[in-house]
Amino acid sequence: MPFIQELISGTLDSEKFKFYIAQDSLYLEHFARALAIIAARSNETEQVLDFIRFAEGAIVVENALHNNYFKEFDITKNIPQSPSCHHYTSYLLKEAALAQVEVAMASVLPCFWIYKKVGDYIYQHQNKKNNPYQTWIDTYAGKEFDLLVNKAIRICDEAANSCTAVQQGKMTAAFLKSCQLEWLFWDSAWRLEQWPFPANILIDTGVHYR
Ligand SMILES: Cc1ncc(C[n+]2csc(CCO)c2C)c(N)n1
Repeated sequence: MPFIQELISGTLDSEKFKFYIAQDSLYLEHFARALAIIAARSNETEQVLDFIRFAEGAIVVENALHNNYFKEFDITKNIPQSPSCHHYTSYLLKEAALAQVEVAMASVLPCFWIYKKVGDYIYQHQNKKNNPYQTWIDTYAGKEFDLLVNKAIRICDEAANSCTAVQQGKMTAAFLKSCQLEWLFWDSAWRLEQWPFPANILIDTGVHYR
């Protein structure tokens, strides 16, 4: 995707990067809650612990974004979620709350796996010294992240083993839906996506967790 290519070359318009970081911070806030709901609904104690740790990880990443980028790039706080961010987080929270827990686990797996794949791709293809986005690039390249992603994949494989073919089909569908929404998330930052309302419609409802 052009967003990824320009992140690698360091030529990405800083407005697009700022848009991505601001929306990702909102995404992570909701993603952590979806993970915590899955933890609460898990049947195995080990899985409860793993999803609590994943939720903690999402909050830690969110804090790191805040501390590293909000100041450095002068990113505005308290902006509303973009349509794609709103759609993705609402989907994950719906799955976490209402779907069979194994299906909910499959719905969050692309969040881990795609960042591992994209992170590795970026790391291997980087060709620029003093890339302004280097700190972000390094976030998803380490061994620790590798272990976390492998654990998320293993949990889903184990969960799938206890499911019927119909349930496995639902897991696959949820996985693919989130893959599409990951794509949409990058694309929406590239497009600096806005709500298509006229200016007289109030788009920020002012409802935020923090
Ligand atoms: C849109 C979007 N999708 C996935 C991630 C990746 N991610 C965020 S926190 C975390 C680990 C949770 O313990 C992972 C894999 C992201 N940053 N933004």
